[in-house]
Amino acid sequence: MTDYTVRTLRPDEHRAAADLFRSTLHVVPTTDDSWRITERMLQPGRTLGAFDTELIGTARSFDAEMTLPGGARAGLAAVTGVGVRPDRTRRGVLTELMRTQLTDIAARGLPFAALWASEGVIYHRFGYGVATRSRSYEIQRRRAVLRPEVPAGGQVELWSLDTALERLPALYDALPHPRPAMMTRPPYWWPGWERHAREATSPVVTAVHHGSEGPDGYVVYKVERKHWSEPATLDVIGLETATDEAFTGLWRYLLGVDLVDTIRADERPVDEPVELLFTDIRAVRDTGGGDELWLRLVDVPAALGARGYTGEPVVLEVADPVLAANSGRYRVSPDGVHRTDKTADLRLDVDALAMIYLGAWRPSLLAGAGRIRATSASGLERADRLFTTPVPAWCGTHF
Ligand SMILES: CC(=O)SCCNC(=O)CCNC(=O)[C@H](O)C(C)(C)COP(=O)(O)OP(=O)(O)OC[C@H]1O[C@@H](n2cnc3c(N)ncnc32)[C@H](O)[C@@H]1OP(=O)(O)O
Repeated sequence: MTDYTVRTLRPDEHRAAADLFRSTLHVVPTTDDSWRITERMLQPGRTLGAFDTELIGTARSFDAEMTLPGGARAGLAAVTGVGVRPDRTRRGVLTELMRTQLTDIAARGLPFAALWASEGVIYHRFGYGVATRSRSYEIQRRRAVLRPEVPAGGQVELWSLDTALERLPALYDALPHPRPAMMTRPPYWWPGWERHAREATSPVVTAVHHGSEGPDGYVVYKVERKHWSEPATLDVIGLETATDEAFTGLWRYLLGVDLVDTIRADERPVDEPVELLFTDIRAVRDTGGGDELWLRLVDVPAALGARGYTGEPVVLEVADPVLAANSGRYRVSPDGVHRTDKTADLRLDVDALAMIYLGAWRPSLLAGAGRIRATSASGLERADRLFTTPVPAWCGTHF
């Protein structure tokens, strides 16, 4: 028995939900100017509110698509804006919001939900698992001398913020998104980018690389300079490239930006080969990294069947405490995925399945930590091979 209700909010209630969410992150409410941008981020019918005497919690999502191992794309509910008022926490409000939201996402036929988590302890109980990991690094600019054989790259053109807002969505769409977990950026995503760019304390710059066939990559960055006499730090906000030439051309450009001592890049792919460009491999220093995208298999048979595999079959027994229809045994092989009565090779919860699904964690590592129960060593070896991916998964789209 709960003393609150959860329902879909009307558009005239969206601002209150956005401000409630901001308050749970200790951020001031939207101004009228920022609300004019923020309101375009809310897909109609996708913001939930929890009420007792008034609004006490919220969660929302928008639709996108994600690249899967093997190259297919699948529908994804991008979950964000989750918060419960601090005087109403730890009494099940989020649990009810998550249950309602996941049931709704399943009813819409989306095989996946995903989110970026504010804390690592919240979402596993709702079936989300860490499905991609990222790396953060810093480059000492004066130490970062390009090796002579690094390709020269093409022309780099600067776009003003207004030009970027107009043209970047189409450029992003046109670039390939080959890594598992890379996602489309629908119209509900870009206003968040615009708001950050407009509210930034230093200019947000977009530099576009032109290859032989037109624009084939871009970098978005800003330079923080606290005092005129102090060294500045260039923050890479986004970097997407279709070719090696675009990657090296944009790094050549960044290294030439004046007044900068340090270049910082956060939440980058774990295998981004930036140090290979420099005569001194130690010009690049890892500064962090960790979990990036948290994935939820909302429709387990559809999700398992949508990605590609190589290797021999494995039978998984999946337990899903929130969406019970997903629980059961599945035979997973390169020829397809179907439910089976055969004995399971591995038993695991649906959050652990999310952790192996895009290849971020080998099943044998999760088994070592007790997160997967294996009936045979050979089953684990087969699962390791089956779920591996040629390139590490990485999302790169914060929402
Ligand atoms: C995708 C995003 O938007 S990420 C942003 C998430 N929002 C925030 O971090 C804002 C600040 N935090 C909050 O608003 C709230 O604390 C929330 C939303 C994280 C949790 O809301 P609550 O209503 O308190 O969660 P609820 O009561 O349903 O908790 C369910 C379980 O998770 C646990 N839990 C929830 N949040 C936390 C937490 N932050 N730390 C530890 N345990 C937690 C609860 O203890 C409870 O455990 P139990 O089932 O063993 O009793």
